[in-house]
Amino acid sequence: MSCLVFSLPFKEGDAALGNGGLARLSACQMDSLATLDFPAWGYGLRYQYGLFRQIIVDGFQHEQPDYWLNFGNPWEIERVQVSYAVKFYGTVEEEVSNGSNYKVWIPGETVEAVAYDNPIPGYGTRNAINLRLWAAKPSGQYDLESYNTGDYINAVVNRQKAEIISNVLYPDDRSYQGKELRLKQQYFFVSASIQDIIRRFKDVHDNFDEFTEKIALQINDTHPSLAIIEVMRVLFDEEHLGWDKAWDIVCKIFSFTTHTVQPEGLEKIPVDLMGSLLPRHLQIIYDINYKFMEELKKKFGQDYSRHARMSIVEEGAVKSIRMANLSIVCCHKVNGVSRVHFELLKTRVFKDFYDLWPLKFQYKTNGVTQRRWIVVSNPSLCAVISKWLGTEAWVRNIDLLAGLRDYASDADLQQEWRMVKKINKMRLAEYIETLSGVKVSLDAMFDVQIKRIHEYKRQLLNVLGIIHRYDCIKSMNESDRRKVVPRVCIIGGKAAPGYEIAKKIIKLCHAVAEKVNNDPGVGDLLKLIFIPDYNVSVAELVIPGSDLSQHVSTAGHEASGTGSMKFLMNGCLLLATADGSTVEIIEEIGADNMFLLGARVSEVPALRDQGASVRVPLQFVRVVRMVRDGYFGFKDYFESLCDTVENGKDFYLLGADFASYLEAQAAADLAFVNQEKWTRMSILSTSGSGRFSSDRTIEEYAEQTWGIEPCKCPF
Ligand SMILES: [N-]=[N+]=N[C@]1([C@H](N)O)O[C@H](CO)[C@@H](O)[C@H](O)[C@H]1O
Repeated sequence: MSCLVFSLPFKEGDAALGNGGLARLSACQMDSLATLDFPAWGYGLRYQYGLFRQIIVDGFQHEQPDYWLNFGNPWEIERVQVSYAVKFYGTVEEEVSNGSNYKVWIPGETVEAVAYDNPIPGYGTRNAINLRLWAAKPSGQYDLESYNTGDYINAVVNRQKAEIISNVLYPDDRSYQGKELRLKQQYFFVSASIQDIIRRFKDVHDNFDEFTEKIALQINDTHPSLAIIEVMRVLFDEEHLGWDKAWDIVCKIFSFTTHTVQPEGLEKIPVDLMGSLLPRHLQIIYDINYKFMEELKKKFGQDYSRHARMSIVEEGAVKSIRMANLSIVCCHKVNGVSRVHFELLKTRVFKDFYDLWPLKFQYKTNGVTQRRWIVVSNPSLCAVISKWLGTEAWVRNIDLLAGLRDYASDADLQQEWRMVKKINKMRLAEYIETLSGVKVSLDAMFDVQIKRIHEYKRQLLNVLGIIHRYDCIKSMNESDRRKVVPRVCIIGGKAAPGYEIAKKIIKLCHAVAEKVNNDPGVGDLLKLIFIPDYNVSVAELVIPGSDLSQHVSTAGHEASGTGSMKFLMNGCLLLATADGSTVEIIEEIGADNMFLLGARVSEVPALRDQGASVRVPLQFVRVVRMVRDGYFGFKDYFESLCDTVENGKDFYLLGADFASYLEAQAAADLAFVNQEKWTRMSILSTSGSGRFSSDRTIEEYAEQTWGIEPCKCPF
């Protein structure tokens, strides 16, 4: 029985209020908005429990609550005076005012939303913007009643019932469960945020004439898309602006970013759930959908299948609201997060809508902030870059990094560049030894795959590649072994608690590591390390110390990917499929400065159609057989995992891409032994990473979607 509990060398716990790329992206974008002096606010939920802590026990993932507020949070300011009542359930009544009929929502439950402000200072500017997070508190009326009746317990229960709304982050990175509490969380922060935005606007405006000039609201995936209906409800039911005026404002202020490629990742809210929790919002959604269907009839006539596909309301076993369709119908811009993603939205995911409104659709390729991902996490690299560029201006103007290209083969820069990598590898090796007791060789290639565990991200392909490498080393004679390029394979990532296959992938990593790391015949030639509890702080330690990073999703499945951009900025070479933003990375640094593999987006559907007859190499059959036969133990436990890649069920094409994967890995080995070549590729990676700064992303949103200009703080 081994229980792996460790304390990270970091003093302050992460504010892990997100699952993966989508959330980290917003954090990077907030840093860019502030640094580029844009007038912006961010809104979200102040979860009491962040993303679960991943504890590994005997190689199995266990989840522990992340009570990150245990010692308070020095970076936030509680705004007790900024609070709003948020309503749930209840009924909708008719009311006549000034001779007109209005709907009035009589709630069945009310909770208080209290603001917690998190100032986000920009880099190299006096501007700071605000991230306002909402926490749920019982609304005053509850307690009084219970207290008066002396029913103290009931008062406490009601208090807890209210607070539970902002208690815990749902740990799923992609799929949606249609849970009531999740919908309550979404509406809670949407209602508080919209009330706050309208209150702040009305503090300086007497009417809504300038509302569309002053306000632009970007919804980050469909999770906040109820904001559209909330603005419609407030302007129509409470401000009595009339439907057309309210609708005109809504369509002018909202824009929508989708981060999903798979239709099954699109949120659908059961009508029953929406109707009971938010009865007035459901009515408004029906009204919007009715008008939209009428518009479709005018344009396409009685094309019922198109109507059924495009309707915001999905009929069927569980009548549901399609939140993506709602967002597309109501927003003036819809963007994907990479060019490949945009192509898939146009041709597959939202084809009908693109055919109807092509000008609505755009893409804003993701980016990451170099302030956190170079300056903070890799100070030694930061120093070398500033020295060779002769300025630190690149921290605010990353395109200056291109200036390093001219020195990519300069022996002095190369030497300093390798020294930086060595320093960071030493830090990482120390950390690995602390948590696993495994001593790794700094001369080995540190080959890293860190991201949420998911079948489409193909961590299993990586592990099967490691088993193949191990198997080859085992069958080598002494002289061949001397030619082997030593590898330290590092994998890290959390699996959604209910995602069994992902959890089996984590166990397989540990079972293979147990065998490989303790095999005297292999020694330092190959090590496999699973880094537990992967989060932003771990990424800041691992990325600078990485030589090679893997981004091997089945082409057409990763909307963008942002981890690759952080590795790129830190001179870590990419072994990748041509998926998501990687296609644009190839254009920026050139395919010969990375290791590409696998089927292209356009080839995947045909390969899938081949099913069991798709050609897979013998090496693949062999390594899957080794797992299935219990070579690493847990024979029965891994059976279902092996079933996902055999007998025509290999939906993510691990077998079809295995040969190309091994070729790319062999190419990486070959390049690594040529230090001058490798370092040149590493310098060209960093110097070509400018496009993938979140500064460029935000400048594009500001110009093409929001129409906002920087406004520097005057004092
Ligand atoms: N949800 N979601 N989507 C993702 C990530 N999983 O968080 O958003 C990220 C941010 O846009 C993308 O980089 C990534 O490809 C995509 O899968």
